[in-house]
Amino acid sequence: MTDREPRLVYMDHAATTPTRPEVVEAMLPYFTERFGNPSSLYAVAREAKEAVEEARGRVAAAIGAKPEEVFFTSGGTEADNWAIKGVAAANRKKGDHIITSAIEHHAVIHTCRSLEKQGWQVTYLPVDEFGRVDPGVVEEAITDKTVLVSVMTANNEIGTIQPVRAIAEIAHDHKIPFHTDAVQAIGALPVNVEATGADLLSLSGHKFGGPKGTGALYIRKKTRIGAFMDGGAQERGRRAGTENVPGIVGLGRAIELATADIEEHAARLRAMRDRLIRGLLDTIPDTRLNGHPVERLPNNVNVAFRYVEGESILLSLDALGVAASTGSACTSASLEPSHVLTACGLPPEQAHGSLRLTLGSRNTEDDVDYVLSVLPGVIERLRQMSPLTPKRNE
Ligand SMILES: Cc1ncc(COP(=O)(O)O)c(C=O)c1O
Repeated sequence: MTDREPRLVYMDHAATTPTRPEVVEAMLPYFTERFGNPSSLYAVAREAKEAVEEARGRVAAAIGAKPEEVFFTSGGTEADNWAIKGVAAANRKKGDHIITSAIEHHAVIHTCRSLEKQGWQVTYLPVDEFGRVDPGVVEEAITDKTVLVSVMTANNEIGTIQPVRAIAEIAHDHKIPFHTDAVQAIGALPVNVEATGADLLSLSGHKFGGPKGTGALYIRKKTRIGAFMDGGAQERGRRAGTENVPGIVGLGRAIELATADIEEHAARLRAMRDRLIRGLLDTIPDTRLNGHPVERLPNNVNVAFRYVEGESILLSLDALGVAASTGSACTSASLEPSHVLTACGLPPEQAHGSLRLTLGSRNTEDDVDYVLSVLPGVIERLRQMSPLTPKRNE
């Protein structure tokens, strides 16, 4: 054990991040004195409208887009739903086939499943043992009925980064739009819609120091896509509803801050990530790294410990002041093994024994030391109690 003061070591930044104080400060006036509805025609409303447009410019600048190609949403889930259902609806006459990967977030997978119930055909591309999609497999899956290819930039559970540029090029060779869920990538990697060739890109504020319930969908000009919400003329008639002005302001400020020092920030997290991975693999037997060893988010550690249950690791870590996750936050309440880990070929019992630690700007080397000092003891104790552990001399 350790003599350090008890305090929270938060290592679940893929689930959510604390809102940065500068972001909260930027948002506050838009709840109170600048409370106007951006659609109204007087000064207090104009201030709100200008703030929304300024935030749009900030989001656009962060991803290399034009401001008129950025549409605010209630988060990553809505952006994913809109991209997929919107393109499907606008292209129904052209075809009825969508290509995605087997390891997408449920915001994409469940959207596709819902389209399947309406008669759409969906190909869920397999991945290799590291969670990578082979662009060649995308090419093989394309038919003359394919209207969209959607592959995430980086995975929320295992951190694997996809070859999105190569995938986008293949889609474009066949005149098919390419969507990427970049929810986990923004603030961790440089993301640029021109460099990747994305026609649609989803992002979410709370993953990079912004408020929850905020996000955006980038839509390249001339992409055929239906409106998401019917009603007023907000977001150029494509996403009706009075804008969440404070949230949008916060999103704009957060993306500006998160992308300003991205290389430096990523290098710092990468060093801590690698120390954690090495430390865990070196000190705990029967352990393997999930996800790609190199093509991986700078803040993601995901390790499978044999003979133990992820939930028991989490409870033990919680008692020691460490907040972590077994898989994605959305599935951690479910008893099903992670669809991401099983798609990578992990047997269900090993998928169940996986732990995800995701770092953020407030984590320190001291936090890494602490986790490395407590986790081997936790795993050893759980293995002693586990009926799955092979008995010595057997
Ligand atoms: C890859 C990915 N896509 C989409 C989402 C959903 O984003 P939001 O929480 O903003 O709805 C998440 C959140 O966990 C995610 O990790």
